[in-house]
Formats: sequence, structure tokens, C-alpha cells
Amino acid sequence: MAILYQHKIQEQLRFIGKKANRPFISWSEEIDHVDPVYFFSLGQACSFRQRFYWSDRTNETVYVGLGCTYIIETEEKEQRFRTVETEWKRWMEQTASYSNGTDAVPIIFGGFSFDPFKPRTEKWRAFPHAKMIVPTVLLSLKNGKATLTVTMRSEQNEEIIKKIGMLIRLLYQEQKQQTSSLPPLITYKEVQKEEWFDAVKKTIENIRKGKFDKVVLAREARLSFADAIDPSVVLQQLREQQPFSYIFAFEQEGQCFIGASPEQLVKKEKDTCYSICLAGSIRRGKTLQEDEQLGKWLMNDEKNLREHQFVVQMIKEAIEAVCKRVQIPSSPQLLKLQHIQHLYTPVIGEKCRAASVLSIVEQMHPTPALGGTPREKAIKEIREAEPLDRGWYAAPIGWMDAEGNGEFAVAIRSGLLQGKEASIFAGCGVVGDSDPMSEYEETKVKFTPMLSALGVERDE
Ligand SMILES: C=C(O[C@H]1C=CC=C(C(=O)O)[C@@H]1O)C(=O)O
Ligand SMILES: [Mg+2]
Repeated sequence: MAILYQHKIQEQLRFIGKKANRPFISWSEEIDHVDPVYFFSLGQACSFRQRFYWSDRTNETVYVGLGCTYIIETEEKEQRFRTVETEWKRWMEQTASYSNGTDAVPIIFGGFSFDPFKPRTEKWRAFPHAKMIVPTVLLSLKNGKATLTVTMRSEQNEEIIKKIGMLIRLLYQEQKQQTSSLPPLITYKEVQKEEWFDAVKKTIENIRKGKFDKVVLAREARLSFADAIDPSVVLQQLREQQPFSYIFAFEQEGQCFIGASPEQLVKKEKDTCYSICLAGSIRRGKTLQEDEQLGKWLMNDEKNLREHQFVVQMIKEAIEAVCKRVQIPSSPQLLKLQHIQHLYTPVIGEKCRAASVLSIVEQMHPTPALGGTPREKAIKEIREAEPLDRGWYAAPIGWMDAEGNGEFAVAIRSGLLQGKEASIFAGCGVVGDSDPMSEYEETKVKFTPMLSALGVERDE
């Protein structure tokens, strides 16, 4: 059965490759439901050197990409969002689409660095300031349907067609490929902890002097394991442990940026756009009663409410600038995640005039949940005071289609897997009445989702 299916798809791809009158073809077909993490894991067996994974907070849209047919990559600092958009439009014109009755449309997926003006360190060598890709094979799970989309050159594509054949065979063969397990932890190190504390103290002083209102400062923990970490296993863990988060992974050159973020930056669906304000945090309680007390405390804590309000203010203005009507509740709700609770305000903008989701991302990044207020001053302070190269941490990651619809999350609760080693990242919103020790504790809680996904339990 698997073999028959494999041949059928290969024949179709060869056929449309021949008849296409454009340099690229994009072909889609509805397929039987497959497990997206399993699909991701097969990328390795079929030697696709680039993989990505995306599922939204509601698990309504899942995208898994294998291989890379077209890369839009830039080291530009000011123009990076626009360059991606222009290149994407230009590329789409060279592509003939065959949707075979599906509602699939080609997408690009990728991300950006947090601050293109901060010098890049060796750690983030493989991650440029902007990189979005058109995958060779895309699995989309949407509205209960699974669709396979193959995008490739219309000529000289036999090698790719063979790889796709192998993928289909493995996907539908009865005996599933073995999954690996998580390797034991060898070392755990909080990187430049003292320097980070100093930065927090200095920033609090500067805020009290009136230099700025809020600055988010992040830090890193570095882990080493007995063996290489398999991103598929981490994805599986994240999926089980963080059901209300965006689960994402972007792998290239054997390095994988991965995480489970609760924070939507923006979603654009025709002329409606959505965003959420997320800032202000407290851990989950050990008992139901403690959990409720902590939640209640958070909802009434002035420091956290202020931290949250800066985000609401900025996102409201950004959405108002592109939408005719904006719906936004006047006070935050509580968002309870597996390890942490947050203040949360959803935003909906109607009659959106923006040309694309990416143009809104450009306006919004970074919100004061990741940067600070006023924005430019806060970014400069982070650049100078924070002892960390954030790379893609805390930056936009997501997808866009040819119409400019799409969704981006903020890549927090994330880490970079590099063979046997991993870096994980966490930040916190520093305001005038921040207490350095509580902020430190907060970042520790924010490390927990990635730590648990890596199989590391640290109860200090
Ligand atoms: C910067 C992070 O979280 C942000 C999002 C929610 C709550 C935050 C806070 O309370 O400080 C942060 O602004 C992170 O998780 O690394
Ligand atoms: Mg905070």
C-alpha cells in the first residue's frame, strides 16, 4: 500500500514538473492523517537537512517542513522584514501551484534575530538576522485535514522526487521508525549569573533615575548531556507538557532552535488581526489553594500590573495604527500554564489595513514584554547591559502565505540544541520597584518548560 502510494505521488510530481511553464512547482494533495512529530522525525531518516515545526496555541494549525526549496535570508538590519516580503512575492510569481482540490497554499516559515545591531557570537552562527524558507515538503494539519505540499524546481528534480518517495514509504509503512530517548544530563551552568544580577541592579537604578520605564533582561543556562539531543523527542515532550503554547522548532546545520511559547505576537487572517499582551508572572502553587492565592496576588500586584500595562499600551497603539476597530478588555485576565501564571490581555483588531502580517511584525517587534519602554532606549540598554547574545530568543518566529496572512509568536521559553549541548533562555520585565532576587527566581521558573522537555528536573 505504502509503495503504491509512493509511486502514485512520484508519478504526479514528474508529470506536473514536465508540463509546468514556470521554474518552480508547488503541488498539494490531501493525505491520511499522520502524527506531525513523527513526520518531523522522518526528516532525518530521509536526510532532509532542514526541518521546522509549528503548532499554534489551539493546535488548530500545525505545519511541519522538511528540506528547503527556497531560502530568503538577509543580514540587513533596518530592512530585513521588507526584504523578506519583497523576495517572497517575487518568488511566488515564479511558481506554478497545483492545489488538487485542497485549500493548501504555499507558505514561508522562519524567524528573526532579536536585535540585529547586537554583535553575533559563535553560538548563533547558523541563525541570520532574518531567515524564512519555503520547505520542499510541507505537512499541514488544518480543520481536521492533513495536506502534503511539495514545492520544488520543475526541472532536474529527480533526486528530490526519490527522497519524497522514501518519505512517503516510511510514513505509511506499518513498522514505525524507532524513537530515541533523552540522554542523561552531565552539567548545568547558569551563564554569567553575577553579571546578570549587576545588570538588573543597574537597570533598576536607571529606571528610578527616570532614564526609561521598563527593560526586559534575559539570561542563559547552558547544559551538556551524555549524548546528542534528538529534537523530535524534545518536541514530543513540549507537545505533551505545554498544551496551550505555540510549539516551534527551526533546525539547520544540525542546530535546532526550539521552544513552547505562550506569547502570540500577531496573527493576521484576512482583515482581522489578533495579538496578546503577556507580562507579569508568578509560579504555580503546589496545592490548589496556594495556586489560587498566587493568582489572586498577581492580579492585584502593582508592580506586575505596571509591567503588564506597558505592554497593553504599546500593543493597543500598534493595532490601532493598522485597524479600524480594536477590542481590548480594560483589565487583564490570568493565564495559567504548566509551570507559571501570567497576566494576559487579548487584543482583536478589525478592518485591518496592513498589507501583511510581516508588516505588523515589523511595527510590533519588540513589544515591552521582550524589550521595554520607551522602546529605542530599552533596546539600547539591553544591547549594552545584558551579558547575552539573544540570537533568535525573544524574537518573532512564524509563517506567512502569499496573501500576507500568517501568524508569529514571540520565541520565548526556548532553547538552542547543539548536539550534546543546549542553551536555554529566560528574561523578566524589570521596572522601578523590581527586586533583583524575585526577578532571578522568575527567570528560573521560566527555564522550567525547556528543562522539563529536556528531561531535567531541578528542584532547588
Ligand atoms: C521574557 C520572557 O517572558 C516575558 C513574557 C511574559 C512575562 C514576562 C514577565 O513577567 O517578565 C516577560 O515579559 C521569557 O519568558 O523569557
Ligand atoms: Mg515579570
